[in-house]
This record gives sequence, C-alpha cells and structure tokens, in this order.
Amino acid sequence: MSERPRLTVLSGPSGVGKSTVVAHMRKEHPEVWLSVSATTRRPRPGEKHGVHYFFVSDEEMDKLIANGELLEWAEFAGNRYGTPRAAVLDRLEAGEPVLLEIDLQGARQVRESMADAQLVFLAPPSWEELVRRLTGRGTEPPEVIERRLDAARIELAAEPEFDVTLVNTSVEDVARELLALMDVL
Ligand SMILES: Nc1nc2c(ncn2[C@@H]2O[C@H](COP(=O)(O)OP(=O)(O)O)[C@@H](O)[C@H]2O)c(=O)[nH]1
Ligand SMILES: Nc1ncnc2c1ncn2[C@@H]1O[C@H](COP(=O)(O)OP(=O)(O)O)[C@@H](O)[C@H]1O
Repeated sequence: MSERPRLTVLSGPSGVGKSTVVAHMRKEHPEVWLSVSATTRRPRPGEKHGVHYFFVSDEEMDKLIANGELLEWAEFAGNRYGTPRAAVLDRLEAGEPVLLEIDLQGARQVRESMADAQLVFLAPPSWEELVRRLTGRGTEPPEVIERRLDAARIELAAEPEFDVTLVNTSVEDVARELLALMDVL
C-alpha cells in the first residue's frame, strides 16, 4: 500500500447483508479496520458493547453530538447512530484501510466532510429477496421490519449517488470485490 488509503463507506438497506459481508471479509483480512458506531438502539441477543456497537443512552448520544465527537450521525428507524470521529481519523493517519458501515444519510455527510471517501452501495438481488432476508433474520418485530422497508425504498432510490454498486448475490464474491476496492487484495 503506497499512499494513505481512502476511507470506504458501505451502505445499503437493512437486511441486504452488510454485516455478513463485512464479517466474512474481516475473518480473512482482520487488518481492515471497521469503525464501531454509537447507537441508542437496544442490543440484539449476542451483540456486545464495544464490539458491534457502543450502546448509549439518549443523554449520552446528545453529549457526543454536542461535543462534536461524531464524524456523522443520523436517525434511522427510530434510533440514532453515529461514527466516533477520533478513532477513524487516527486509523487513517496510521495508514490503515478504514471501513464505515452506515446508512444513506451518514454516507451523504461523509461525502460532504471527506471528499476523497469512496462510497459503496450494497444492493439486494431483488426486492423480494431483501424482504426475505430481513424477515428471515428474525431480529425485529413486524412493525420494525415495516419501518426498515420504508427506509429501504428511499435508500434503493439513492443508489446512483454512490461511486460503486455491488449486488449481494454471493457473500464471498462481494467480500472479494470490496477488498479489491479497498486496495487490500
Ligand atoms: N449514519 C449512521 N448509520 C449507521 C451507523 N451505524 C450503523 N448505521 C446504520 O443504521 C442502520 C441500522 O443498523 P442496525 O440497527 O444495526 O440494523 P442492521 O443494519 O439491519 O443490522 C443500518 O443502515 C446501519 O448501516 C452510524 O454510525 N451512522
Ligand atoms: N448473499 C446472501 N445470500 C443469502 N442470505 C444472505 C446473504 N447475505 C446475507 N444474508 C442473510 O441476510 C440476513 C441479513 O443480513 P445482515 O448481514 O444482517 O444484513 P445488514 O447488516 O445489511 O442489515 C441474514 O440472515 C444473513 O444471513
């Protein structure tokens, strides 16, 4: 790796497979540094504080925002999510490949604040398959799934704003393509 790697942002509708792809990629390439976001969402079974997210209260999130500690933040389906700024800048400064897995609103903010970031959109093979994956994951009740599908319609329409689109048919293929985009392969 010659020069400072660019920041890469991975976005796409809830249930498309972002976490699955990133986990697969990092199993073989743990040198890819994944930002851990702060969120006001409650943990799902198995999710660990400091690993999957920093689970914070509304008051703590208010403070992070007020103190300018977030590179970007957004409200998504009733909860707030944000990227801690300092860790991202440190890792980029250290020359590491840095990945953010964030929503469309966050991706737009990163584009504004870091012009050389590369924005990658993960798309489902079809709408029906997205619904199947989100429902099949079994982590959200029906009304939350509905809210996320409403957001998904908006996110899918914004796909042309991204630099690259990858279609998540095969986790292995997408993981490889993402690594190549990040200059890790
Ligand atoms: N803007 C922003 N979005 C985030 C952040 N962290 C996660 N998200 C996004 O918030 C949405 C909901 O995330 P989550 O509740 O974990 O559900 P999941 O992505 O369906 O597993 C997804 O689109 C995430 O990519 C963040 O720090 N900032
Ligand atoms: N390429 C794929 N083919 C089939 N199922 C997939 C694929 N990628 C992910 N999944 C499944 O879809 C569901 C949602 O994936 P997840 O990674 O949680 O999505 P996201 O992080 O984008 O919300 C999970 O049950 C996951 O196992």
